[in-house]
Parts: sequence; C-alpha cells; structure tokens
Amino acid sequence: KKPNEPPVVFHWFPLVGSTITYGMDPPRFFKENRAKYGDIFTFILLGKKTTVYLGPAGNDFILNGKVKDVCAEDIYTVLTTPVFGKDVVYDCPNSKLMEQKKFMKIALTTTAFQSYVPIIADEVTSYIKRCPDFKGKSGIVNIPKNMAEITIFTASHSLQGREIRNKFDESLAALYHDLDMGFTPINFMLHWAPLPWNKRRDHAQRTISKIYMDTIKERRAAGKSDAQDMMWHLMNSTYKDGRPVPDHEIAHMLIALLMAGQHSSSSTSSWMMLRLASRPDIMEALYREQVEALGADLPPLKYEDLAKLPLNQAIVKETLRLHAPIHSIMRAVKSPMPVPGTKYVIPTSHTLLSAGGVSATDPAFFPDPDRWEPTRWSKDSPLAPTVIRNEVEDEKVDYGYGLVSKGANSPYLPFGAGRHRCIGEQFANVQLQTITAMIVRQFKFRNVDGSDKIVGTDYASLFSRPIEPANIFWEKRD
Ligand code: HEM
Ligand SMILES: N#Cc1ccc(COc2ccc(/C=C/c3ccc(C(F)(F)[C@](O)(Cn4cnnn4)c4ccc(F)cc4F)nc3)cc2)cc1
Repeated sequence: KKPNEPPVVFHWFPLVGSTITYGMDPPRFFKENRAKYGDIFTFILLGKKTTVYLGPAGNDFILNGKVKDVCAEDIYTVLTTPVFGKDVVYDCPNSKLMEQKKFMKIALTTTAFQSYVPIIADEVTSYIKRCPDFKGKSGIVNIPKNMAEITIFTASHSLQGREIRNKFDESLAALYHDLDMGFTPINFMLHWAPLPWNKRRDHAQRTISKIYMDTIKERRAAGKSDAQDMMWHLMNSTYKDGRPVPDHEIAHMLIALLMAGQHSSSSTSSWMMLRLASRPDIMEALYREQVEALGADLPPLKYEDLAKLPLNQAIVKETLRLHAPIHSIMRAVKSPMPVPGTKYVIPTSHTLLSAGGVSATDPAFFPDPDRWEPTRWSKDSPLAPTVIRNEVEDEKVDYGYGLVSKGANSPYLPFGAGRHRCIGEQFANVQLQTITAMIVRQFKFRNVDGSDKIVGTDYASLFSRPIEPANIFWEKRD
C-alpha cells in the first residue's frame, strides 16, 4: 500500500480486479466500499486503477477539476467517436466541445420548447392510437419497449426535425438500432475489434451521417425556414475562428444529441412509468393536479402549463434521484492531483470516477432515501432533503456555453456539474413532463400483481435501465 495513495479495494485477480462486482451493481459496490474505506478508494476496473471519490467533496474534486488535471475525452472517445462520428464532442479539443455545446444550447430555448410541447404531446397521442399494445380497454405491456419508441419519435421530431422523424418509420429505425449496438461498455475495451456489431455500427454511422447531410443540403437549397430545430441552428452557427460548422460536424453532433436524448430519456421515462404503476395513488394525484390546474376538459397541453403542475415535475426529479441513467462519470488524470484535506496525491496512472447517485441516496441528505416519494420535493414535506446551509450560494461558472452551477455542495447531480455538465436538462424535463402528463390523461397503471414492487436495474449497458421484461397493467380512463 502506498502511503500517499487511497486504499485499494481487496481483489483476487490483477486484471479482472473488482470489475465484475462493480459492473453487476455499481451503487451497491460504492456503498459497501464506502463503509470499509471511506469516501475515497481505488479499485481495479479492467486492469485500470480507478479512484472513486464520493460525496459532495468528491463530486467537486472530479467534476470541477481543471483541464490541465482531468480529461473526459481520453476515456470516452473510444466509445463515442465510432458512434457519433469524427471531429465532434470527444474527438476534438475540449475548447471546441465548449463551442459545440454553446451551439447546441442555442436551439434549446423557451421559444423552441413552446413549439416542442405540442409536437411531443401529439406524438404520444398518435402513438397510443396506432400502437397494437394499447388496443381495447385494458391490458399488460412491457413498458420499456413502448417508452423507447415514444422517446425516439418525440426526440427526433422536436430536436432533429420533421424530415428525420418521418425517416424513423422506415430505414432509420434499423440503422439506429445497429448504431446503438455499438454503444456498449464492452467497447471501452474492444472498440477496435472487428467484431460483427462494430462493423454494423460503422456502416450505420456512415449511412445515418449521409441521410443527415443530404437533408442539410435539401434545406440549404430550399432556403429560409421557420423550423426551430437543432439542425437549423447548427447550420447557422460559426466557430470563434470564423469558420462555419462543416456539414459532417453538424451530422455528427445531431447523432450525438440523438444518442444522448434517446438513452437518457427512454431509461428515465421507463422508470417513471414503472414507479407510477407501483404507486397508483400518485398517478391519481397527477390526474387530479391536471384537472385542478388546467380544467376538467383538459385542453391541449402548452409549455406554460408544465410550470402549473409541480407534482408532475417532481415525478422526473424523484425518478432521477433513484434512477440516474449515468451512474459513473469518468476522467483521466493528466497531472498528479493532491486531494485537499488528505495526504493523497492521485497519480496519472489512475482514472477518476464520480458517482453522484451515492449522495442522492444518502440518508444524511434524503430521509428514507430508498423510498420513491415525489412529494418529498415540495418544501413543507417531512421527507424534504436536508438542505446543507452553505455560506457560498451555489457558485456558477461560464465555460463558454453559458453559466453552469459548480454543484460543488449538491447531493443531487443527475445532470453532472462543471465544465462537462449536461446541456439537455431543460429539454429532458420538457420531454419527460409532457410524456407523463399525456399518459396520465389516458391511463391508469398498476403492477400486474397489484404490489408496490419495482424491477431490478440492468447496469450492464452504458445507461442503467430497468431489467426487462418490466410488465405493467394498464387501463384506459373512460
Ligand atoms: C434525463 C436525461 C439526461 C440525463 C440524466 C443526462 C445526464 C448527463 C450527465 C451526467 C452529463 C455529464 C457527463 C460527464 O460529466 O461526463 C451529461 C452531459 C451532457 N449531456 Fe446529458 N443527460 C440527459 C439528457 C440529455 C439530452 C436530452 C441531451 C441533448 C439534447 C444531452 C446532451 C448532453 C451533452 C451535450 C453533454 C455534455 C458532455 C460533455 O460536456 O462532456 N443530455 N448529461
Ligand atoms: N464486467 C463488467 C462491466 C463493467 C462496467 C460496466 C459499466 O461501466 C460503466 C462505466 C462508465 C459508464 C459511463 C457512462 C457514459 C459516459 C458518457 C456518455 C456519453 F458521452 F455518451 C454522454 O455523456 C451520454 N449522455 C449525456 N447526456 N445524455 N447522455 C454524451 C455526452 C455528450 C453527447 F453529445 C452525447 C452523449 F451521449 N454516456 C455514458 C457506463 C458504464 C458494465 C459491466
């Protein structure tokens, strides 16, 4: 044991290390080792020394690390570049990513959201009408399958534009599936391997890129449009050095946003539906909330309505507290990092891992932490989070794409913090709240066995998600 390095989690074999116990259930792995070693410890992940630093101090150390000390692209590029395409996100210097995030954020405005809510609402309604799984008065469905479809239609139509959405009814769905198969943690190791799914991934990436670039050319030829979607904004964006964004980079950023939005939202919306089935009382409260706020005739949903539905908003917040799709945020160490308040210096041979979900289920911050209780987010609730009265207000910094919170003291960071913080939070909330509000209008859910149980979590894929089949009983409201 080296005196100035964190303790190493006991393991039998050098290469495998703790990969299996971590990979099977990361939150459990973090909690068990936190009890043994405290907030900072090292474990072996596929032969790589991986130092976990938990709690608000750990989140701050890793997520607010300086560019000279921590690096995201060194870890993620092997996974994301073959899927997204070259020259974007982690296949370029961080300064270029910051500009790309600025461009992406330009399309995620209130005006855009006002146009997205009716689009998303209509996509949900027409999906339910035409989907064979929801024929008749009641039935049983494996809800994650439906949520994946609803998510792709709502995200592609609002974020990507109508042309792309309509292509998802034909070729694009199959191509997207092939691309998706390449988006797996196995490729952290085997991204280079000429495995069959990597060949399909590469073919799909090239074909989807071409579809996007052809659409860009068509739109440019057609001239002005009132479209509020991401494609238009990227087509009219220019880098600081005066260069317009090249068409292939626009295509690759759109693929990146599609992948981001799809996996995070389909996982989160699946968990929301499963949690509502486990708590029919909450689903009824949501229905009543809409009737009271919007009127018994339930007029078409508008963006402004979402702010009138606090319980509906809390469903997303509480679901993300227990089911954050990204359980491990990783960084390469670029120069030795002394850990404030300890004798540790993290060497460049280590990877840093930040796990926000640990403090989100820490009883010190959230009373009865494992209980899914959306009402805990209303201020007068006895289960309300123990707010850490910190002298400094939640500090904000601008890394080139707008002010983002450092989130240094927050026990709840499902969207990360600092330089790499998510830019999709507002879009995700609009999409998820609209989907929930529209489903609550039409259905009552409950568990097939009437219990308040919830299925287990599959951590084997890149985004944690419900183990399938995850069946629920639905019935149409009369
Ligand atoms: C429930 C939904 C979502 C969750 C929980 C989520 C979570 C996260 C987290 C934890 C990060 C930080 C990653 C890191 O620090 O390594 C992140 C970054 C990011 N997310 Fe999301 N996200 C969601 C939806 C979206 C959507 C809808 C989009 C696009 C429209 C998006 C685009 C991005 C981008 C561009 C980054 C920046 C990555 C970087 O700067 O390195 N996300 N997200
Ligand atoms: N045995 C075994 C065994 C061992 C280990 C394991 C599992 O181990 C691990 C370890 C780490 C991780 C990390 C998840 C991770 C990181 C980055 C990304 C991302 F980059 F892709 C993203 O942030 C995603 N994103 C952002 N917002 N919404 N989505 C993103 C950014 C920008 C962008 F434009 C598009 C994007 F979509 N995605 C996911 C997952 C699993 C299983 C089994």
